[in-house]
Amino acid sequence: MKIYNFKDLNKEELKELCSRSISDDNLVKSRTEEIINNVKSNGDNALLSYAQQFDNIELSSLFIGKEELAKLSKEIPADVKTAIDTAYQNIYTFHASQLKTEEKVETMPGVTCWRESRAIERVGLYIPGGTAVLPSTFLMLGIPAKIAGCKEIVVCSPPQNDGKVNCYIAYVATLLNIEKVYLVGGAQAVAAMAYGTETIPQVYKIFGPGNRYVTEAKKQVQNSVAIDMPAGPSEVLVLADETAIPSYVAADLLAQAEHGTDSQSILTVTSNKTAIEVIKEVEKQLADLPRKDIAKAAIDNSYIVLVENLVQGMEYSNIYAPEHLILATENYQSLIPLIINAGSVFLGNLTPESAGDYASGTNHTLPTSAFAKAYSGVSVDTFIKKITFQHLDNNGLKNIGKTVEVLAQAEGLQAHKNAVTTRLKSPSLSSTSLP
Ligand SMILES: NC(=O)c1ccc[n+]([C@@H]2O[C@H](COP(=O)([O-])OP(=O)(O)OC[C@H]3O[C@@H](n4cnc5c(N)ncnc54)[C@H](O)[C@@H]3O)[C@@H](O)[C@H]2O)c1
Ligand SMILES: N[C@H](CO)Cc1c[nH]c[nH+]1
Ligand SMILES: [Zn+2]
Repeated sequence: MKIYNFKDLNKEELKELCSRSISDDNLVKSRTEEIINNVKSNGDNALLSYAQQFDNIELSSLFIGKEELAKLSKEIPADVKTAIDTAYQNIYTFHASQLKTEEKVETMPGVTCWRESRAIERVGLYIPGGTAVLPSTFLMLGIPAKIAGCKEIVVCSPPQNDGKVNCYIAYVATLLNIEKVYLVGGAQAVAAMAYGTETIPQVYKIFGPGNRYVTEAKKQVQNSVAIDMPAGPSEVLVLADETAIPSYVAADLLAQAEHGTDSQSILTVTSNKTAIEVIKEVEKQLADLPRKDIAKAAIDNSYIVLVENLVQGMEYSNIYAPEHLILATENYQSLIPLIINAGSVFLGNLTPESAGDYASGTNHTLPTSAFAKAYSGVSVDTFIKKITFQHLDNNGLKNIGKTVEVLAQAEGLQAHKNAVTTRLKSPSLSSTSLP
């Protein structure tokens, strides 16, 4: 891992270090565009041929139905079932606490405003399954969708070697009472949910993380469908001082690195000595990882930034805006108010990022590529629209009338003004009460 010194970096170098661009980005863009157009024109046929091309499988059906999901789910080993059940409970508990009814507000006497939540009726969930199948992502998307009350939940995930989904995905589907899982991955899955095919229903909003093709596709279909956020290749920034434990820091860096060769694992550290210890630990732990080639490639693309103190480290972190921020220090408390841009934060030496990936309760679908500057991670809110309401009673109409008339006049919009004036003049100006 290359080491940079924060104080030596100029503006351009900082920008370059924080950019997540990869040399073949344009190729990914054009390939994705091609895939989307093909799915738009050829629907299911395009999906079937991409399954052959990218997933090496000739599919006889584009989905697995409820009965087969129930059957597959029985193959789940007992320990994994228990772990999924525990994760489910924690994720459910945390997300259920996000549902709140808002107060009605009287902005002036007789004028009452409020917001009510309505679930997005038809949503599409993308569950990654290319290099690793992620049932945890199914929990992270399915649970808030159910809590929000989404009526129709369309689920896409790449087919596995046997043309099915694995027993973990099947088990989560049964827990969530999901009707079908569509066997489609990559940009083609996003296109199918955005535009609909003969088999896959068009949805109003697409959720979920994925590789660069999936993420690029979500960006490209935004004219037709809403998306949760760009949630691409995983990334972590560990901010450490001399109170950090190098073996823990190395494990956390490698955890995100093993997701994909394009993951980023950044160490921002106050001491050169700690940096060297972490590098040694990374090398040591890397050797024992089954996915060592993937993790090594990601680590080779990652780097270390030396800072003078934790406050300067936070400055770098806010510029980088990581998906995950780990404060590997006993002094994390004072840093919390300084955090401006991050997807999810892990406090202290005993809080591994994997806890949030699987089971603490927080959502792991989070903005990458510095989109944490503007987006939040997935929550129940992401599956909800907030509709505003207002009600004017007799008094309210009288109180607000003049203001609206004058503003309408100032904008030259006579009909707007009339809508108030005609009511104010009405002899039957009656008092109506709030529902
Ligand atoms: N940000 C988040 O919240 C978050 C959460 C979980 C996972 N992730 C990320 O999700 C990603 C999962 O990636 P994955 O690849 O394992 O699974 P994936 O399901 O995202 O992608 C697999 C699909 O990509 C398509 N594909 C593969 N190579 C292609 C090519 N050359 N051209 C066109 N399409 C191609 C295929 O259709 C394949 O089925 C990882 O990068 C991981 O870091 C992010
Ligand atoms: N770290 C990923 C989000 O970037 C989520 C995940 C799923 N499984 C393991 N990790
Ligand atoms: Zn992870």
